Amino acid sequence: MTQRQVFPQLRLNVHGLSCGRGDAVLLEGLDLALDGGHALLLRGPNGSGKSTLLLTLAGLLRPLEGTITFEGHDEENGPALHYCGHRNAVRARLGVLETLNFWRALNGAGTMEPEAALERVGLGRAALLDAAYLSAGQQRRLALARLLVSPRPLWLLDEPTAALDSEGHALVAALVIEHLASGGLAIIATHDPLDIAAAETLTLGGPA
Ligand SMILES: Nc1ncnc2c1ncn2[C@@H]1O[C@H](COP(=O)(O)OP(=O)(O)OP(=O)(O)O)[C@@H](O)[C@H]1O
Repeated sequence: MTQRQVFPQLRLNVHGLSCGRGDAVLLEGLDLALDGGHALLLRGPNGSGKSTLLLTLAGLLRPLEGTITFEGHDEENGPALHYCGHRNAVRARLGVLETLNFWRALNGAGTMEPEAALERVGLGRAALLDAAYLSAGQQRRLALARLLVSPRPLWLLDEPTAALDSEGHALVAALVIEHLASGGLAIIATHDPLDIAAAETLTLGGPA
């Protein structure tokens, strides 16, 4: 059985955060505290700024104002977060298992072996296939397997259920619940229902 990574006590603190694109301010004055073991679902209409907020939290967009800090995380243990965006980062002529091994080498190895991660996301029988031959939903599953092979406490997931079937939706919820049980945190932009009891919801741009 695969041993589970357990994270130390962690807290994400966001104070007075404003973010946007170009001259457009999409979100102003956001205060937020999220402790290990908890998740936040970002909801809101198309274009309301969910992806922008995730990119800002990931450090890929500069905040217009405010601060983002991560209490309890020791940088010596590696980066604090995984950002899983719309693109699956899958390349032709690289096998499914090779792709996962590549990401594991780049992001750092944990206790879960790549083969076990592929089994977990339902790709056990596709390990030797060219990754570009995977269907859209299977490519999404491969992107999710990256989260499992390189443990990081904060998961920032942008539409993780995109292209997934109903069993895949349940898989995403189960993976997040397991991550929270390990003391991890997750912030998830989604238009889909996700059955995660510990999750609170932040709606951007008015009711979804
Ligand atoms: N690179 C960019 N330059 C300028 N504006 C952008 C850029 N990327 C996105 N935007 C704009 O920022 C706004 C917010 O987009 P964002 O992707 O954050 O919304 P979202 O809530 O995630 O939407 P969706 O539900 O469609 O995924 C949109 O009006 C979009 O056109």
